[in-house]
This record gives sequence, C-alpha cells and structure tokens, in this order.
Amino acid sequence: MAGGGRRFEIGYALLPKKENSFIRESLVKQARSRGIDLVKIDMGRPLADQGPFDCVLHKLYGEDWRSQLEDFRSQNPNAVIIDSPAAIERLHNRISMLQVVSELKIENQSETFGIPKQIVIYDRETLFDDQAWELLKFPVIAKPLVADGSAKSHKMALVFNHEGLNKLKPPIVLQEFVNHGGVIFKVYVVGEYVKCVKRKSLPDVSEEKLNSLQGSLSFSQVSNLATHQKSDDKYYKMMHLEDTELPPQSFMTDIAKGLRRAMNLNLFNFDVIRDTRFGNRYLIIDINYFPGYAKMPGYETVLTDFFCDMVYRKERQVVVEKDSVEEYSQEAVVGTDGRLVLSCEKEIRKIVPNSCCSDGEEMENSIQV
Ligand SMILES: O=P(O)(O)O[C@@H]1[C@@H](OP(=O)(O)O)[C@H](OP(=O)(O)O)[C@H](O)[C@H](OP(=O)(O)O)[C@H]1OP(=O)(O)O
Ligand SMILES: Nc1ncnc2c1ncn2[C@@H]1O[C@H](COP(=O)(O)OP(=O)(O)O)[C@@H](O)[C@H]1O
Ligand SMILES: [Mg+2]
Ligand SMILES: [Mg+2]
Repeated sequence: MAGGGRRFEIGYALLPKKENSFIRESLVKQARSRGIDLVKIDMGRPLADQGPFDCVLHKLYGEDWRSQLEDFRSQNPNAVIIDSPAAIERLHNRISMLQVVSELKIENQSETFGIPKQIVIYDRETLFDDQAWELLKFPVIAKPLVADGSAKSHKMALVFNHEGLNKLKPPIVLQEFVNHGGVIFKVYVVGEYVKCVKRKSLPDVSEEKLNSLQGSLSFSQVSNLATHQKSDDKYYKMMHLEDTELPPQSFMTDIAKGLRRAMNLNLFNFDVIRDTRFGNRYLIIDINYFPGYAKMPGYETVLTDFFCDMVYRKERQVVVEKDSVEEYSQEAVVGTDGRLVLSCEKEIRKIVPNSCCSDGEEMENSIQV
C-alpha cells in the first residue's frame, strides 16, 4: 500500500438507487485492499460532524447539501470534495451544459465536433413563433431545459411537424434531430481515464418516413434499453451495434480532457452521435454528472485508481507543503527580517497551486507557515 501504510476514508453521499448500483462489494473490497475505506455518510447528522473524511464523493443536490459541504470544507480544508457543487450545477441546464462544448478548441485534421442546432423555448407563444424556427427544421427533439436527474427531466419527444408541438410543455430545448445510424457513443470520464462504449439510440428518420409520421413520439432514457435487452440477439443485430465503428479513441480523449478542464469536473460522461451526412462529424448531445459507472467493465479498478490518485496526490501535496515550509523558513532565518518571511509565504503558495479537490478550485488556508 502506498502512502506509508496510512489508511484513507472516503465518505459517500448518494441516492439509494445510485448507492445500490455503485457501492458494490467488489468496489468496496478493492478500495479497501489499497488503503481506502468507503464510508456511507449519515444524512441524519451534519456532515461536518462526521469523518473527518479525506475525501467526499457525492451526487446530491439542494441548498441544504451545499451548505453542509461548505461547512465541511471550512472545517476540513485539506479534504477533497468530488466534485464541486458549483461545477456540477452547469450540467443541470441543457443549454449551459453544452455551451462549454462550443468553447473547446481541439486540433484535429480528420474529425470535427460540435453540438446540434438548438433553441431554448420558455413559453408556448414562442413555440409557435415562426422566427424562432428560422434556425431549425423538423424533425426535432424536445428536451426539458432542466436536467436534474428527475424522471421528468429525461422525458423527451421526437417531433415530426407543427402538430407535434401542441403537446410540449416549455421550458424546453428544441434540438435538431440528427440521423446517426441508431447508435450512440457514451464516453465515460473518471479523472484522466476515458472509456467510450456503444449503446442503442433512436433509429434514423428518412425524408420519406418524416412525411408519413404524425405529430410526435415520446420516449425516455432510450440508451439504457439496450442493457435490458442484451439477451435478445435479434434486437441487438437490428441495432447494428456490433458493426458500428467506435470514434477514434485519441479524438474522444482530447474532447474528454478539454471538457474536464473547462468544466472542472472529474466524474462525468457525455453522449456523442456521428452525423451520417458527414461520417467524420461528431455531435455532443448530453453531459451527465456521475453516471452509471458500474456498467463499465472493470469499473472497480478504474474507480479505485482514481480514488488513490485523489487521496495520495493530496497526501503528497501536504508533504510538499511541509518541505517547502522548512526550506523557506530556513532562508527566512538567514535573512532575519519580517518582510522576508512574508515573501516566503508567497513562494510557498506558488509551489502548491490549486491544491484542492477538483483541479482549479483553490483551497484556502491550506498552508500554515
Ligand atoms: O442509473 P444508471 O446506471 O442508468 O445511470 C444513469 C446514466 O446512465 P448512463 O451511465 O449514461 O448509461 C444517465 O445517463 P443518460 O441520461 O442515460 O445519458 C444519467 O447520468 C443518470 O443520472 P441522472 O438521472 O441524469 O442524474 C444516471 O442515473 P443515476 O444512476 O445517477 O441515478
Ligand atoms: N440531437 C439529437 N439527434 C438524434 N438523437 C438524439 C439527439 N438528442 C438526443 N437524442 C437521442 O435521445 C436520447 C436522449 O437524449 P439525451 O439528451 O441524451 O437525454 P438524457 O439526459 O435523458 O439522456 C439520446 O441518448 C439519443 O438516443
Ligand atoms: Mg443521455
Ligand atoms: Mg442526460
């Protein structure tokens, strides 16, 4: 075990469904064997009274939970919080979620990426306003603007014509439906680890079919159906999952890295489709915080590696801090004047930049000189 035999505690706060799927005995055991104890946070008691944890792993929302995390952080400035509520928040709105994609710059000669054309509609009037429709053409997907994990936030409609707009309930995002061969790519990100898998998606809609279709079609969490129907060979063949080529791994990794940095998140996945009109154009349509990692083969190892990275990196930083303090305070002694001590403090801060949970977010009071 690394870290000089010291054990680490990671507290987790998850909804029951998530806890059941994610906190498996196999994960708990593997983490334990590498010096990490996964401990359930007691939601009946203040978080700040528990632990003290080296790291908090969470997928819970709301003001109360946020302020509990803040209290915990101020009492445990060296603890790692995965991830910061402010960074997660961006993913709760389907417009801000994809804005970050448009800002990414990735050099690639052979593939391109972006997001589908989309507009946000806040009221029924705008829904039927021709001006709002200048950018889009049917079919479109209507998605609830809010993506907060509720069943409602996953209820979508594929809309074929104006008649289909009647059933929609703003606020919604209307997104151009892009034919993509019925297969979606899910790219799972765990810190630096990136894994792309294929899943079932909606079938293509041809011009011909579009003219014969009426109104709209409602659906929910279509990509999760594939796992339930894996045993149905005929169904699987029909979706052409096996014949579909994955996007180039290095391209997905570059996008994942860019998103991770831009969003300041460690645990997320994003849904990608390949536009059949071009073949080398990829569109990102959805980003999810802390998705269903247990569906990833060998998720226990990937997650344990990540936990180790988080807590050991933290441990290393603390050691560096201590070393730096000694080194610089010796210099300060040589100089023997108050001003010199002050400039040393600044130096130490430079040595331990952003020493925090998710990259980029400064941890205050981490250095005691
Ligand atoms: O439950 P699972 O394993 O299907 O995971 C869901 C994810 O499925 P995926 O890993 O992408 O196949 C799912 O992703 P999709 O929306 O299907 O793209 C969400 O991340 C969902 O979380 P939430 O309801 O948006 O908070 C995830 O649900 P929670 O487990 O977080 O409740
Ligand atoms: N612009 C689009 N073009 C084609 N299919 C789409 C598009 N947007 C979503 N889909 C399909 O709808 C599914 C659900 O949409 P998504 O935005 O991923 O919502 P959720 O957050 O519920 O997963 C996707 O997995 C994909 O099959
Ligand atoms: Mg999705
Ligand atoms: Mg989603």
